[in-house]
Amino acid sequence: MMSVTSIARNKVLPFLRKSTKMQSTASLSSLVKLEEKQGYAVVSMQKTPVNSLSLEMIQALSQSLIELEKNKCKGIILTSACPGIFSAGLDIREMYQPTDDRLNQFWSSLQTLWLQLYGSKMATVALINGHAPAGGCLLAMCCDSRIMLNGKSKIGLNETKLGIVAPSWFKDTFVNTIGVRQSERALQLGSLFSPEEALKIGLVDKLVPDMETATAVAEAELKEFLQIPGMARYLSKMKIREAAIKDLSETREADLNQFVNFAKTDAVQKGLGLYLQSLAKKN
Ligand SMILES: CCCCCCCCCCCC/C=C/CC(=O)SCCNC(=O)CCNC(=O)[C@H](O)C(C)(C)COP(=O)(O)OP(=O)(O)OC[C@H]1O[C@@H](n2cnc3c(N)ncnc32)[C@H](O)[C@@H]1OP(=O)(O)O
Repeated sequence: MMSVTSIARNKVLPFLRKSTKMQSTASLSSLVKLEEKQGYAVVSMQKTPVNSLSLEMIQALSQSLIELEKNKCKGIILTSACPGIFSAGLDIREMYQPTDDRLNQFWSSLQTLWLQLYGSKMATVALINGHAPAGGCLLAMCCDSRIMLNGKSKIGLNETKLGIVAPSWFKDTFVNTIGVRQSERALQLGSLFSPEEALKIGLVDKLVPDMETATAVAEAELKEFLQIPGMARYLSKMKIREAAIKDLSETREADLNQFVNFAKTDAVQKGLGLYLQSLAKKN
């Protein structure tokens, strides 16, 4: 199996400098399902109940992208097999009372996944078939196009509501997607948007009424991207994204230290504990 480190040495993904211990492909496949279609793949997150991004889930997504790029896959539709949820974002339990080693691996793996997906040569469409708060929204924003199922789901970067701060690269992705003013307001307020609101501010590109339509629209959208000569499409995408990618690539260690120190503060730990309790109380 190709490791992240060996990928880093070739020219395909030159920014992947940080090594993380990857799980075996077999142990990761239960979390992410890959379905090969003609010329593209459907990547379905299937970590029940809410596709929370634990270390293993992040590594499974990362590994899937590595495999797909290795197999010269040209495009993906990223979606969820969990009913009503695209992804609940970062697994809060990874940040609450963590060990240093796991917390380091967790954040470093997330950095790697962001660099891979945001800078992917593949054409990428997110089919957001449910809630996409925080890290779930980030995953969707890393894609080239977002199709969202209309209904009661919410999407946005709600970190401040948990008493945490979205790091610079989350902010950069948000600004590149919806612009400075909308991002400044939504980041401070930790806004979660309905599909209609998300469409209005450009956080998603199209709404669909049901899953049958969603699949057809996502496929058509991906095919539109794939009709453009690959190198021209990729280099154009990078014109928008390369500054943010370069910034994190050059500051990974500092970003990791900042996250670890911030996450371990008493105030953050208390806030995360209360938030976990509030989620548990709901049930
Ligand atoms: C000084 C300046 C320094 C600046 C430096 C900055 C550096 C620091 C940066 C730190 C930033 C870290 C970034 C974090 C980004 C994130 O992604 S944080 C996660 C945010 N996610 C959420 O807020 C979503 C929370 N979940 C929900 O709102 C709901 O679960 C849902 C709407 C997604 C689904 O609702 P429903 O279908 O009703 O399911 P539930 O019953 O709520 O949940 C089922 C089950 O799952 C558990 N769960 C839900 N979400 C998470 C999660 N994110 N992590 C872990 N677990 C989760 C929930 O507790 C239930 O568990 P039980 O069945 O009760 O065991």
